[in-house]
Amino acid sequence: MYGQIVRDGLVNVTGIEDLGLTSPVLQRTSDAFFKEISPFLLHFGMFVPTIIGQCTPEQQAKWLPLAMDLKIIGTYAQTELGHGTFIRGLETTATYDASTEQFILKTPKLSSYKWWAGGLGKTANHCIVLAQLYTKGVCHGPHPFIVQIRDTETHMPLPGIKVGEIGPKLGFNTADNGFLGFEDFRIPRENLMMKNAQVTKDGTYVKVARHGKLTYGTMVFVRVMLVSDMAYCLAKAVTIAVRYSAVRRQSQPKPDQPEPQVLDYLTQQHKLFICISTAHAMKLTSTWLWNTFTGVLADMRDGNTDTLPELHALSSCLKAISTSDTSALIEQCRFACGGHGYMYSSNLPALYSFATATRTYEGDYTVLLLQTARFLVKSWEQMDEGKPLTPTLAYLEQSRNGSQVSWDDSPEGIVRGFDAVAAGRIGACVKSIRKHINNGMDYEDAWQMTTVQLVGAAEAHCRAVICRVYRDETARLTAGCSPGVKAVLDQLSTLYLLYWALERTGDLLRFSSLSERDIENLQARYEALLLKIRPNAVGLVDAFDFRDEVLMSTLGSYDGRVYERLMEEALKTPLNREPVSDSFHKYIKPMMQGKL
Ligand SMILES: CCCCCCC/C=C/C(=O)SCCNC(=O)CCNC(=O)[C@H](O)C(C)(C)COP(=O)(O)OP(=O)(O)OC[C@H]1O[C@@H](n2cnc3c(N)ncnc32)[C@H](O)[C@@H]1OP(=O)(O)O
Ligand SMILES: Cc1cc2nc3c(=O)[nH]c(=O)nc-3n(C[C@H](O)[C@H](O)[C@H](O)COP(=O)(O)OP(=O)(O)OC[C@H]3O[C@@H](n4cnc5c(N)ncnc54)[C@H](O)[C@@H]3O)c2cc1C
Repeated sequence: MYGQIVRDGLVNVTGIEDLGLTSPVLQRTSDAFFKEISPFLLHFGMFVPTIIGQCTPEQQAKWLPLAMDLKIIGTYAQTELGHGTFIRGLETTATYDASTEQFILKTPKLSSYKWWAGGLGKTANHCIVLAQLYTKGVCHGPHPFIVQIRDTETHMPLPGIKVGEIGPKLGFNTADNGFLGFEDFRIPRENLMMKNAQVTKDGTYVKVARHGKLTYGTMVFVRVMLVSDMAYCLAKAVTIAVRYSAVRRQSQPKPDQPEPQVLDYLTQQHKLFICISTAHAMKLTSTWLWNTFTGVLADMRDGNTDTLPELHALSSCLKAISTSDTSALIEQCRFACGGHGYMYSSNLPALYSFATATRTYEGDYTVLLLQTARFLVKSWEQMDEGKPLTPTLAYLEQSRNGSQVSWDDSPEGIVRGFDAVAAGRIGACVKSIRKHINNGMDYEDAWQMTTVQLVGAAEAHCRAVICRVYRDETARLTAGCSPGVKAVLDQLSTLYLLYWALERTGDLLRFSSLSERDIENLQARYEALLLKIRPNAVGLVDAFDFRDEVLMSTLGSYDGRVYERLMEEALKTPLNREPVSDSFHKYIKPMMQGKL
């Protein structure tokens, strides 16, 4: 039963549905079961996918059944105390000893200790370790190895293994993130995950993969999955905040009239309706990204890795923007719930601490946007050389002549406006890099001096992609819907465009013919749209269809018994078990009597 819930709850996150282990009905039941982050998150989220992505069929046949049946519990230990972002800088070594056909794992310094892996502290008995592979005296860079770290009977760390928990964090406190060190710890040669690179018995290194970065495949997979995870988290947060805002009444804008629901305030609608539409935008974009991802996997199975760079660029920026937008918007949902939003029992603090971690893990926000920017600048240069553009950069072609794009305030026109902003910002980066080089800088320094603009350009590209996908997919998916449903979903996608157009007026003034008058029109349309969405707001969040057990919120339950639930939870707190706590007699009373 327990294993079944773990699997059903997490299989959806791992995207390994094709193993036939889940049904949509069971999506994320683990949230109701575990309440907090599961120590098994990394097992199904990264350990199993890495076995699938990095092992040969023979290795999969050995490890996958053990992992799927929870006969072994694994995690993914890549990050070290000294390095997380710069994977090539990892210090843990795996040196091949041909005489015993074993790798010897070593963490030579304190900074080489593995740090952060979820479930590593107390739960896992196996883990995937990224280590610099040495054979015949040559370093071949970071490679993944499967390593048993604890005895499966006693759970004691094996000799040569130093493992423990890293301590309290802002969130993720039930994930037992751990540290791990190796003292000349030996593993069989076959524990190198050999799909992309192999070491033969005599120690010869054989590169199998056609692309140098396929070892990073699990990270690409998880970045793709995180986009839909963010849609899910934001949908939860906004369900809580909208339902609460329909219950909460405050202030008296008009004399002699009852206090309105706070949801009737335009500023509240401004805070919340963008969260509803962003959840939809991210869900649709994540499905589109997943289809792109599986398309690239199919290309690679046919030996073609040409589409991988675009996928890496897309998954990097969408991971960065979806996690960043989600954490900011969940915080906005908390603000929208006033003081009660700060209560742990609202579940908004836990949702926030989860989302804000995702902005850092699996590739830091800035670092990933700079990866996308690398691809954008390269594409611009290829366009200058007359080479074809990849599908998501087709918009560059239209704006290459440098003439200003004329502003068109239809939804499709606004999408083109975002394309123009992205193209303009990428072009400005290329110009800046070239200017620095012409002034005598080398390429790396010229790049470094442009990185603030490059991050902005990657964000603009990502926003343009989201706007286009959201608009196109809404039109496609609602084609057969009733006029009512179609109209409401169209309102939500239009809201997203208007909101971001108003957020980016500076860029639109710079890269299109947008005028002051156009901005006034956008603002008026945006405000009118908030009022149109208001009557459907509660219905829209109910349509996300979260069970109370999954939402786990005193403020967001379906029945709206907010104050009753807050009091019920308050009465459960251990401090309310006795009318007078021991500390009164021990410390407060003596202090009042001047005895302390
Ligand atoms: C849903 C399940 C939830 C599970 C919970 C997860 C909990 C958390 C787990 C973790 O955090 S695990 C650790 C994750 N760590 C990271 O994400 C580290 C981030 N760093 C990197 O990804 C890379 O090191 C880097 C920043 C991309 C840089 O790598 P490197 O220095 O080796 O490359 P560059 O010299 O910058 O680029 C060279 C070349 O390679 C291309 N490239 C880089 N990465 C990839 C990739 N993944 N796939 C394809 N291509 C890649 C890059 O674009 C460059 O291309 P060119 O420009 O030279 O063509
Ligand atoms: C909750 C949580 C769970 C995690 N779980 C795991 C796990 O299970 N397994 C695992 O292996 N790891 C895990 N990690 C580690 C995580 O992947 C790394 O923390 C993350 O990749 C960021 O790397 P870093 O900590 O080295 O940050 P750093 O790279 O040191 O970042 C510090 C600052 O430097 C900036 N910076 C770094 N490089 C550049 C650059 N080239 N250009 C510009 N700015 C730069 C960053 O933007 C950031 O502002 C987890 C982390 C967290 C918070």
